[in-house]
Amino acid sequence: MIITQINVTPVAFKDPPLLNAAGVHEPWALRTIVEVITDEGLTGLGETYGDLGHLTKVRECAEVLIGLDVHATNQMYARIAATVGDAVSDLHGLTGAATKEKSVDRVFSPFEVASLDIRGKAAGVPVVDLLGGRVRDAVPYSAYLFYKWAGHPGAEPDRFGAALDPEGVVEQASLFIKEYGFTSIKLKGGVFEPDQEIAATQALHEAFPGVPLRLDPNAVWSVDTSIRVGRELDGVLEYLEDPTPDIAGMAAVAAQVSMPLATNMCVVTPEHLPPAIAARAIGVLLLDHHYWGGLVRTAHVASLCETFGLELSMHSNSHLGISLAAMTHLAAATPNLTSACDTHTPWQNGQDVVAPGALSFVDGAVPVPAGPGLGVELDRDALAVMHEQYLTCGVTARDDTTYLRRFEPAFTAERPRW
Ligand SMILES: O=C([O-])[C@@H](O)[C@@H](O)[C@H](O)[C@@H](O)C(=O)[O-]
Ligand SMILES: [Mg+2]
Repeated sequence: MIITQINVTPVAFKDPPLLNAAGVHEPWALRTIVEVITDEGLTGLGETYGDLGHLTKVRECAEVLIGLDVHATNQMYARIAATVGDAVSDLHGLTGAATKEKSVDRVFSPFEVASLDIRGKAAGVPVVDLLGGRVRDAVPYSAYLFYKWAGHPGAEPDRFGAALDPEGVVEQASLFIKEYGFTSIKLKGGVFEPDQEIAATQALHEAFPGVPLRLDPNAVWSVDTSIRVGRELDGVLEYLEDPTPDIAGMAAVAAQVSMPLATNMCVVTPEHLPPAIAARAIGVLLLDHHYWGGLVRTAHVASLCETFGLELSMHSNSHLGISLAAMTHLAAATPNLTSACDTHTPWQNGQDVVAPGALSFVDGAVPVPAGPGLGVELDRDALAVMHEQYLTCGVTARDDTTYLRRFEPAFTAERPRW
């Protein structure tokens, strides 16, 4: 199964004004869709970030993979490492330190996922079977809540409405739970004074008793503030995600609060694992195959976490259905996944590059797609529309900070802020 062609297509889709510690989401989110085609006529799909620096590397690497067998992922990785060189891409500041190694893993990921898609199709089995087989038939996801404006400035309000206080956040949770059946909730914090976010979290706890809750301020609090918030939310949070920057800061907080700390910021490449484990900085790692180097490498990280007693959940940025399918296959094959995964899917409001039908939410969980490979097919019309949107939207890299400064010129994304 020799790779004869690779298509790399950047796409843009509408995104609501979701607030976070770095700023606010722009009206368009970007992704890159990768199609790997073999001499036997099989096509595999991958999805990754759409920022221009990363897209350029993905394009360069696509050229050096022609002629490789889809089973030869070690060779694929070596060629990509040589091509990516020292480049560091995607610096939006919400997924931790950017390193050379992490850039290689990020670029490798969509090609690896596409290769597994092809191998699954060739063998007539779903990707979950190539990862060791399913330990669950459906993967639970959480209601991923954001503070948000009613709509982008100058545009009509979107269907989700404003969420700028505890009532708005509870209303948003009710909508997501009604529409998707989620049984866990995550609130993206780091936007308002910590006391306001404590109040919103407590309001969620009262409105949805017994539903596991997380709060994620993206490392915008000092160690002292994190300890204070952690103590006030004792018995309320399932875990507190990235309250403060760095492994040392997280370790100082972890020693003083009752709930586990989770991260997708201070442990983001293999080299971060030994110091974080030694310092007891985290209790939960949020996996993300987009930057841990594809599905197989991420599964290896999951095994390591089992060895060292770390619990697992899954991180998400704005994404489309190829990513949701890949995340679902991986999570379905991960025995030690302990919490519902994050997903931005509801915020995409039905926009997708995959044909409808293969992916659905049942009681807050996505059943593993039934077909061979990833089990999703590209909707070529939708791809063409979203590619056209990419060409005309004027966004070439995610920059939540600059976008927020257009409306709040004094905003700074400094850390820690409180
Ligand atoms: O989409 C966002 O605004 C999120 O804040 C995202 O960028 C983060 O990477 C992520 O969801 C997180 O858990 O930190
Ligand atoms: Mg996070």
